[in-house]
Amino acid sequence: MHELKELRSQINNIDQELVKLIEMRLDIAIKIAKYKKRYNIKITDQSREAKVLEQNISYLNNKDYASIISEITKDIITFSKEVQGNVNNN
Ligand SMILES: O=C(O)C(=O)C[C@]1(C(=O)O)C=C[C@@H](O)C=C1
Repeated sequence: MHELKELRSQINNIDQELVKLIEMRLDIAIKIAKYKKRYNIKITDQSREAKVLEQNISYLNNKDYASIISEITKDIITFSKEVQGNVNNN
């Protein structure tokens, strides 16, 4: 029981970091959307998305998680584009 509590505490700390980082990533995605709006550039950039996917998989120590990281990255990009779609240029 003590061990479970300790492990859950580790998960809580990791989740806190993840949320902080996801929030930072979304804030940057909004900045990119504003830049793209200003210069009339399309939000979706397939080659950049492929690069992000490839990079994120390369960061893994355990390649058994490759398909999980691939799915999570695709979801992150989807939500990134969702917030980017709500951006006004101000
Ligand atoms: O890098 C960009 O150009 C972005 O707009 C960010 C981002 C991403 O979330 O990584 C989102 C949409 C694009 O299709 C590519 C990448």
